[in-house]
Amino acid sequence: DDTGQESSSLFFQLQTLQLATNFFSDLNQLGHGGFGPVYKGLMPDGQEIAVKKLSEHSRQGIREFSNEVKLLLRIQHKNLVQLLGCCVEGPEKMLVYEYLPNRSLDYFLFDKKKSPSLDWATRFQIIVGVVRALLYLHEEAPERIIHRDIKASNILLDQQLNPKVSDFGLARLFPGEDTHLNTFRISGTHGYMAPEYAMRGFLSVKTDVFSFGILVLEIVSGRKNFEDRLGVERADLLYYAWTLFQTGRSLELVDSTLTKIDPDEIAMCIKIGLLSCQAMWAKRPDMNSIHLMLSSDSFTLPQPGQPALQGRRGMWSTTTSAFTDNTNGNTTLTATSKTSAGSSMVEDYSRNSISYSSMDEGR
Ligand SMILES: Nc1ncnc2c1ncn2[C@@H]1O[C@H](COP(=O)(O)OP(=O)(O)OP(=O)(O)O)[C@@H](O)[C@H]1O
Repeated sequence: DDTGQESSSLFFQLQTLQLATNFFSDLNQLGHGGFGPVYKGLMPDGQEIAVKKLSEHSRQGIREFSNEVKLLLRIQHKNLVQLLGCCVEGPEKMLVYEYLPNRSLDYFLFDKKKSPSLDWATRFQIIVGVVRALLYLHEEAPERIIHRDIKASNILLDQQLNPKVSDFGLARLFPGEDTHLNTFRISGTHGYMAPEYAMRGFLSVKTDVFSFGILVLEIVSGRKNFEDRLGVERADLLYYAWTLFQTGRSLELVDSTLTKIDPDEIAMCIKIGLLSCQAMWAKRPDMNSIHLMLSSDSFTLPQPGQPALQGRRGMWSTTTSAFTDNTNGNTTLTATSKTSAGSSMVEDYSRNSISYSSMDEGR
């Protein structure tokens, strides 16, 4: 094995995890996500862990599963939740992660009572941290990884409110199933999803860029990407942000619970959000450019055009102009199963590989 991982540090014994989590007691359960329940655990040496039980949806063999886990153990960055190992004894497979005490970003962001504890400086640091994590996954990690599920609930926060992206690489553990497009996980209403991915299963790093763009707008506005109760004009965050931007009123998007803001920084973030959500994936900046935009004062941002206002959720239609540019003649992915309105299933021919295929420009 060339990973340098001792198998003893890769595998946790079932008994160890049972003792750490009070035999997976309800009191220890942190929540239940698309992959299964997550439990808090305490190791004999005092280390806190989070144990994710993978539901029966993972039909992968133990050997293959261990190989993927070995690979994921090498994906390490200060803005990623660190995987510690796995457990393959007993009926369920489990993943063991470092424990983060501060819950996820959505818990703070979308609650008017809690969102003031995230001041603008903190929010900006969270955006920068997520950019660093994605830049690492896309460009620097031992294996290129497209996250596929960037959203506020997958951004965990540490004690100092530094962001740590979770759930990266999990698609690798479910070969033959698209964990994001099946009804079990998202039921076809995923406001973070790039239109070409939602409609045609066309996956690239720009899929993550799109979701990141929506996340940035959520962080600036302190609201979810879709809120019906806000009425037609404002319900869709991306549409609303675009309307405001066009009329020079971008700053009206800003979360009203924020007291001290930096208007230039916020205007830049809104622009980056809109650029990241361009309908044509080729027009979205990559994470490297976004990182430059955020870290350099002299960088002049391009003017965003109209973002993808359709095709991200249930109202999918193939007639909108948002999708006419995506084939570009150079893709190897030919998944074109047309989605009828309301359908939540799309073929994703790239699902067995989260590393890049030829669809990225010039890479
Ligand atoms: N490493 C961790 N430390 C602390 N809490 C965690 C950790 N990982 C997950 N959690 C918590 O466990 C719960 C379930 O997490 P999980 O990531 O499985 O689902 P989710 O993000 O709610 O949904 P989805 O599976 O669709 O991403 C969440 O409330 C999350 O905050």
